[in-house]
Amino acid sequence: MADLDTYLEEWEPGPVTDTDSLDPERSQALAAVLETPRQLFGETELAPLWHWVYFQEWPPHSALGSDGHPTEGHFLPPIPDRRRMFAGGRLNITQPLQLGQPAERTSSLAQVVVKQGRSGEMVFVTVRSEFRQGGALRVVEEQDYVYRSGESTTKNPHSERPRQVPESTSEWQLEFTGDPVRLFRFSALTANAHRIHYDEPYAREVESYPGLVVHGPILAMLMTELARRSRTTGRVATVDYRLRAPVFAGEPVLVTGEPETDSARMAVVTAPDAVMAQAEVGFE
Ligand SMILES: C/C(=C\C(=O)SCCNC(=O)CCNC(=O)[C@H](O)C(C)(C)COP(=O)(O)OP(=O)(O)OC[C@H]1O[C@@H](n2cnc3c(N)ncnc32)[C@H](O)[C@@H]1OP(=O)(O)O)C(=O)O
Repeated sequence: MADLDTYLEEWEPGPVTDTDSLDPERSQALAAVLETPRQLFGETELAPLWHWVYFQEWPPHSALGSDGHPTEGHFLPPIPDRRRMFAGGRLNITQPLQLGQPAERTSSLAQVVVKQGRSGEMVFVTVRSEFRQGGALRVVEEQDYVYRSGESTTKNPHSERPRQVPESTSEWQLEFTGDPVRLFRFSALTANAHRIHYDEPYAREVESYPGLVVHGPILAMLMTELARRSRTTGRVATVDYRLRAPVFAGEPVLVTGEPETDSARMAVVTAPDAVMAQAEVGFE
């Protein structure tokens, strides 16, 4: 197979603009899935990262591939037998988006980088989105997706998985275990049809995972939500997160946080030295 660079030489997707009415009911549904305390999701303000349940794409069923992802997509890189994972991102909130008011999102390709990782060659695609209401820029986000090509070469690499919540001395802590019902409801809310999140035989037999994969956005949200509910002053202005290793349904994880002056260092761990995700949350 050719190097991934070869397939990407002429790939230059232009910007796209979408709109959404930011119906508060979708936030209420997300609050139910995350079990967010009532006082922490506003009647009027969209919480940080919660725009992930808005601006959805629903391609026709026939446009989905055997993995459940769309076969074609504006920001999907044209590499053969594409396998995708959410790898990280950054969020900057100047003013929170207002629920129930029309919003506009303009997304553009910010960066495409081919890298050599422990698991082989992969391409990181960064999409930058600007969110406006009434013409005013309120939120800027960058999302990093990692794509690999061809079949997974590592067969079931995760045989020894954690069974109990790790101990931690972190000031903020939250225990979490992904279960199939929560993953299914989150997939539905985010219009994510990828089978690794709800079809266990597919996740095990085709993608060689030891079980259902917990969505990266859930991990990013757990870290941000713990920071938000633990910090008593200031609102979240920035979030910078990286998803380091997959978490699977049934695995107990600990979400941890260490507050600093204007920020907090957050992590999702399965053991004291096993960091699955990390984030820095900045407060205004
Ligand atoms: C939604 C949705 C999908 C999902 O939710 S999928 C589930 C959530 N995502 C994950 O579980 C991903 C977990 N992360 C990984 O599996 C690995 O970290 C990853 C991203 C495959 C990379 O692993 P490697 O071990 O192969 O890579 P290295 O650690 O050796 O690093 C190689 C270079 O890549 C750079 N890099 C690594 N991670 C990131 C990242 N998150 N963002 C940006 N860059 C990254 C790393 O710095 C190295 O670069 P150098 O320049 O130093 O070589 C859905 O599909 O919608």
